Amino acid sequence: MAAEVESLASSVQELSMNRSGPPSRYILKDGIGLNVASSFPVLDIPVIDLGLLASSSPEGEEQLDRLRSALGYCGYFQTINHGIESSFLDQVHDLTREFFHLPMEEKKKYSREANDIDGYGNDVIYSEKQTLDWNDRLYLNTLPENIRKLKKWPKNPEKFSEMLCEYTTKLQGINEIILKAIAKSLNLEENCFVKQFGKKPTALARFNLYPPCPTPHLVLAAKAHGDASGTTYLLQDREVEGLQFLKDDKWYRAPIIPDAIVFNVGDQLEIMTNGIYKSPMHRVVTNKERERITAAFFFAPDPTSVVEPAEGLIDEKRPRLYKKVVDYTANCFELFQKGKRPIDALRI
Ligand SMILES: O=C(O)CCC(=O)C(=O)O
Ligand SMILES: [Fe+2]
Repeated sequence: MAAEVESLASSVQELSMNRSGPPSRYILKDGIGLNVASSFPVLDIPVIDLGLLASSSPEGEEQLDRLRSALGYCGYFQTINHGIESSFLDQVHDLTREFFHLPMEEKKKYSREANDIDGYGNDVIYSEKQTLDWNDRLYLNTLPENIRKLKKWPKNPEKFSEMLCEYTTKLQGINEIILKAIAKSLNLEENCFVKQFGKKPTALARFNLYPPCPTPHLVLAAKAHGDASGTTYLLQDREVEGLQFLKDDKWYRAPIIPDAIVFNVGDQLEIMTNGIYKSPMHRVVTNKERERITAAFFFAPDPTSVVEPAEGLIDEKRPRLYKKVVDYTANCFELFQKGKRPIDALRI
């Protein structure tokens, strides 16, 4: 009977309504380490004021120092005063929720097949080939060409594609400020990383729905991974925690700060900074009662650009740690499926 229900369900959202619990393919062999997700300690993620960071003032210098120590310490920080209105972020949350609560037939209209949109299109439908995380997602490429196509997207929820275009543009601006600040924090010319991102950097948006899971101690909402991006911006759920970061071999919860956007270093920025700033391992745990909704944006260098450690970060004391790479993202998936950290394959 369970097998029958399993084969009929096409999304985790549907599986979560299945009273017999998650299908065995989602169950972790060793559990998540502790019985209750909330018993992991909270890690106080450094908070950076982006308005101040972008200003040329003593306060800006202070924020740059914070950024340097945050990235050296853990590879992530929360950005506040980033210039995106709270009401706009409410719209992102609300439209994402509305999308995931559409009937499956409506959601299917967002698929790559239905829209000729690059990237992974609609992954709300699970198949055996996927990573078996307890989430449904809408995952797509928001390059300018795609944004034009998105304007023709299904109109339900009505403002979804408009929001996506606007949010991408806002985050691109933030990404430029942060890439410049990161270069400055390493005493490099401020455009050094912006240049490595090339003429046509990629932007991937991933909207996540993590439905409630009856056995949170046995199922992960997203398995441990480092992001293949250059930089990642995550809008967390307003109320439900779930994100955890690995630091010194221990898992910590990422706290929710309303309207803050969590920034983390991706593998490609780790390469560019010659391993000075590391791409943190993170995962998402499931929640027994409540669903969780998040929106992650990944920026990465133009797939034709050569990504390599910045010259200014290589010397006798710190030799080059990584080989050159082109289109890192495309090469990652296979390694990840084999359970390897893709970035390790590039170590010299
Ligand atoms: O939803 C989250 O909290 C994190 C998502 C994430 O790590 C990812 O999409 O790569
Ligand atoms: Fe991630």
